[in-house]
Amino acid sequence: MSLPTVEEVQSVILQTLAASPEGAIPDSRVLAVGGASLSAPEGQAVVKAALDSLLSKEMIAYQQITANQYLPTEEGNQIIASGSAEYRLWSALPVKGAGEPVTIPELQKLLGADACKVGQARAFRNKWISKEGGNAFVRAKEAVEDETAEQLRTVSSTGTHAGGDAVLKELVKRKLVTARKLLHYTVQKGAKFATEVKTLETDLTVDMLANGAWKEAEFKQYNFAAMGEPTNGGALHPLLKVREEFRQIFFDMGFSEMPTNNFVESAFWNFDAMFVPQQHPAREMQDTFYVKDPVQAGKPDEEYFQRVSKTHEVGGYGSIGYRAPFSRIESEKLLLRTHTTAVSTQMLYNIANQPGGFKPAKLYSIDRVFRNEATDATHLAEFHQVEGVVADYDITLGHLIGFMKEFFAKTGNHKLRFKPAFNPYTEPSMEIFSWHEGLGKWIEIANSGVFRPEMLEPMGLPKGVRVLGWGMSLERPTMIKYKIQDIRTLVGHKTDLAGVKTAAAVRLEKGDE
Ligand SMILES: N[C@@H](Cc1ccccc1)C(=O)O
Repeated sequence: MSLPTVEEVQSVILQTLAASPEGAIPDSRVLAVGGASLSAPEGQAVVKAALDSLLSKEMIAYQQITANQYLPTEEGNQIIASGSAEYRLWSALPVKGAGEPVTIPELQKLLGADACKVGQARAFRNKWISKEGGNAFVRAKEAVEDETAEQLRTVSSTGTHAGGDAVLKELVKRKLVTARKLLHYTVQKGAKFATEVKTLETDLTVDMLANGAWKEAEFKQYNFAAMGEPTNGGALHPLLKVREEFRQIFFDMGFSEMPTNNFVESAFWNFDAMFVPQQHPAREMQDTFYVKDPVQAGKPDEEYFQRVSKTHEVGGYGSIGYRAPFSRIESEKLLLRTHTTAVSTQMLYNIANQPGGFKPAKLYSIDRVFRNEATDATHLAEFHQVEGVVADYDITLGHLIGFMKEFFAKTGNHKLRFKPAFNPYTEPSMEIFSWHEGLGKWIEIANSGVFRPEMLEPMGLPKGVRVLGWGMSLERPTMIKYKIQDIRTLVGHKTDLAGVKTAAAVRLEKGDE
């Protein structure tokens, strides 16, 4: 069935109102376009649009009525076509004395087992049939009326039944009809009723003003209830939304943010000051992006540089060092920082050397780092690190575990495991695993440790000061939160911008990291 247009429906409404002595349509279900009733659910939207548009022009007024429309089910339609089970059973029997009574097995063969059972029960109740000689039946009435089939025929053609609720409820209970909600309307003539719909002007134009047409023109009313065009604003990227969540957690725990704006660092701060040996494989070109121009970094404080160099070569502060030559050229190389811990290191040096001397500090950063890696679904050559550092007197591994528990509990991770690990700059070091309910396994969420004296003491931090730290990626919790499978679609030209706009702000919940 092709739907009538809004104009066609409007025309029918207006003609019907014009022809009505009361100037009203008591029930829109009487309306029809080209013989097709407008009460079918498919036409509802068109009818509503037609009414609303006429209403806005004050040509009509209307009220909405909600009613149930009843439809025969498949079984109901079968009954309409070939009669109810009781009727078919009765039809299959001879009048008493006029033929052989029919047995149950024979009836089952004729009607099917189910229809035979239902038919038998209902025909008995109606007193249409009686038992004859044991397990066979004959007609008890010469003529019967198949009431069920009749009721269904009425429902099928009118959508309801004059018998009202009692009949309809029973048919619904027997699964012979179903109900669906249908809107219909009572319509009255409005103040500006006419049989023709005028097209109203929507804009006052320069032409209208110039030629005076505005005097005669009829303008469309403003619709203050309309939703209006959605505005097209900017949106935060999912990474930034999750960053905001972490930032809030750090603030809640009394941390302040480190300045991490420089992506380019010297090898000195990124590696040497952290007691990462100059021969460490992470420092090779395959793993780290070096900067060609300028080739040389600005120099750190010379005395500090000497202390770092000596610690690497021969040790000190209770260490025997790496016992390998330390190269100033290697140290002055410029690179794209491979971890934000390069910034934490400078911050620790600053804290050790600030006017008034060392004061305990809790610092965090969330920013970009770079690694020379082949990209795949879970690796990019750049990503973000979330990092926290705590410096104070007499703090221990126990405090680090406590910090981890509190920090990750705030992100919904309450079940943690700590596994011994190795970093050149921390001892002891721990990997942190969290039980992921959704994946049903332990997943690694962070790396952490207590910074080594070989790193801290050359900076001039007072003895007895310990520094705890942990780091993790921002991408992983973001991908889990937003169900992003491939990191290459998280940033760059493959990002789904529409998705970014609609992505909800998040609260990190259990199992997100
Ligand atoms: N820098 C470490 C994270 C870390 C920070 C601080 C202490 C220990 C570990 C990493 O890249 O994963």
